[in-house]
Amino acid sequence: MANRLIGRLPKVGIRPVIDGRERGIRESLEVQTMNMAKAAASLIEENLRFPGGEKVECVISDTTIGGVAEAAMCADQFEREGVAVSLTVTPCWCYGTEVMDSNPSIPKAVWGFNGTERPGAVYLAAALAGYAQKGLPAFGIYGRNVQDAGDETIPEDVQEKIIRFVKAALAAAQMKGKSYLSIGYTSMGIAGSMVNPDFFQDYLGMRTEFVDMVEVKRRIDQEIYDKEEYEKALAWTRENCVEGEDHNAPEMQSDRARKDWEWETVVKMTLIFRDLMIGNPKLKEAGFGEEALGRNAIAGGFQGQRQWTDYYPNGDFSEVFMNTSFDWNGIREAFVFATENDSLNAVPMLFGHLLSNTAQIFSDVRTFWSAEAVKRVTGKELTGIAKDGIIHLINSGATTLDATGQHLDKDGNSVMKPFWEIDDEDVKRCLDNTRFCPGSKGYFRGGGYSSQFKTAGQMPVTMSRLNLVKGQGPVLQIAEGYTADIEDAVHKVLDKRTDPTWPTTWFVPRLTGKGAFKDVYSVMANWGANHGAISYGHIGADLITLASILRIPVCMHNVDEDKIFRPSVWNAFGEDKEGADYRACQNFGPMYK
Ligand SMILES: C[C@H](O)[C@@H](O)[C@@H](O)C(=O)CO
Ligand SMILES: [Mn+2]
Repeated sequence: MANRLIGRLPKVGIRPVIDGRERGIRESLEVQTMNMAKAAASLIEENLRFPGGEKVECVISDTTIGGVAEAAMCADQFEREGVAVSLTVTPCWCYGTEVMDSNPSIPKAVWGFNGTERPGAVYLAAALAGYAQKGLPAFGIYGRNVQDAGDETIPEDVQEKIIRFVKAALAAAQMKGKSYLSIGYTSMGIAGSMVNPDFFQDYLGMRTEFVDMVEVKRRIDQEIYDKEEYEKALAWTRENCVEGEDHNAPEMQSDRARKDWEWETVVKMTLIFRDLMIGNPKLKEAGFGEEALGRNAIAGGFQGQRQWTDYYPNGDFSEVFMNTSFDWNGIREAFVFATENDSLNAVPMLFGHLLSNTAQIFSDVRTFWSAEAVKRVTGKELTGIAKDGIIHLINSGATTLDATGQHLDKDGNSVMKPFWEIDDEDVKRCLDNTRFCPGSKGYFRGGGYSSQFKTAGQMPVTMSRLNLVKGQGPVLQIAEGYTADIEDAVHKVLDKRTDPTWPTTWFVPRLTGKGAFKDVYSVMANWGANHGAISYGHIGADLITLASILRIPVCMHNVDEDKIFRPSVWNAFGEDKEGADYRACQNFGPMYK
């Protein structure tokens, strides 16, 4: 089941462009050109899905495009059909700017067939020069190896670039027009929770919606939620979410009656957060038409600390199930929902969700543990991938249960699956390996339940973070690496020093020996904020492509240079890729300004 957002899913438009000279040339190229478009459409449709599970759809221009009139007809057709991403394909020479896609708000790429009977790649170069001159950044794609004219296969290097571009462009298109929902506002002076509407509007094309936390209390008190669902949710929670040890001093512990009330309250809070984000038709039946509509939020966050948590149960349980790919209704798409309303962590979580189709981890980037420090406090050596030190990713009580590492592939390895691949056994293991401990009363006077687990397995993950810098604007940082399964004896000692009721993921970035990736310590030392968004898989290259579409420069990454794919005009800003990225982003400015 996908989350119910308003607006149709974006489509990918394929533009077969052609040499317009009739009486021989054009006719000889019609079939080959159209076939390239069809091959690209099949590649995309067979490989890509939305995070809601729907298949990506392509629209091929009704005719090949030999000149400006046909380019306009195609633009018209694409607008009618909801195209938000444009891929131009051709095997031959065409008239550069005459056949171009001139819509500035649609991300674009051009694939020029690398043959020599007809010069598709030379058209590509001419087209890219035109796009650069007109200030319309476009991605250029052509294969490394020359193909024969009759070869209808798409070489692997071309496939990789088409998929990377389309995936990132669709991510940008899905965000556009949706909302970030801020429930409450700034948490404990965290700058990322001073939600910046200008950033969301200019760079992501998104709205920002603000709802005071008292609205949650109103809905609890006035029972504005689906009461039938609430009963079902509470029963499921009682059966499946095991209450963990109370680590509070005895005099601080809540009594059983209060604890039961806290369970009821956190379940209600979860229904209310979701309804605030995407609405709920059941509320209309109960006479709450306005509340039933929701805020069309593709991402959101809950301030929690401190006003709410000083008085009421914390948001941990609710944040867990918002971000998890299942709940009492079964297996479904995870939401993107930030702890402490840190919207600048919600954004990379949203990027990760849209690029990988999986649930996202929200964490404090808490502690660098060197091998020496671990030896000192535990008497033990770190081994395996952890041998050079580890970063403690731990959130103050909430993290997606998909991060338990309890989804297993067919060989029994820990993975994080898109929801449509998750089975009931995966769900059961996630729940069995989690305890919901009464929240630490020193921090959370109102109680609540924090999720406690240790991420199992060695999973490839990518940590990212967006920061806003006055005068510069947004910058993105990316660290690919692995989760490390630390032996229990060591884990327990380290975990206890923080808060034993919280979820832990041990992270080891992939080192390059240079700059921010010189060693594990440097990665933590270069992190720009207290939080990180962690996504399953190595998606750094996809994040870089997406950031370039949105004109957000990347200030730190450990992605192989060969995988970096940005609009070709970025090359005009210098040979050093990172510096060029800053200059290009600055020159073109945000997508929606
Ligand atoms: C409970 C604490 O206030 C935590 O929430 C705090 O350490 C943070 O998570 C800061 O990001
Ligand atoms: Mn935090």
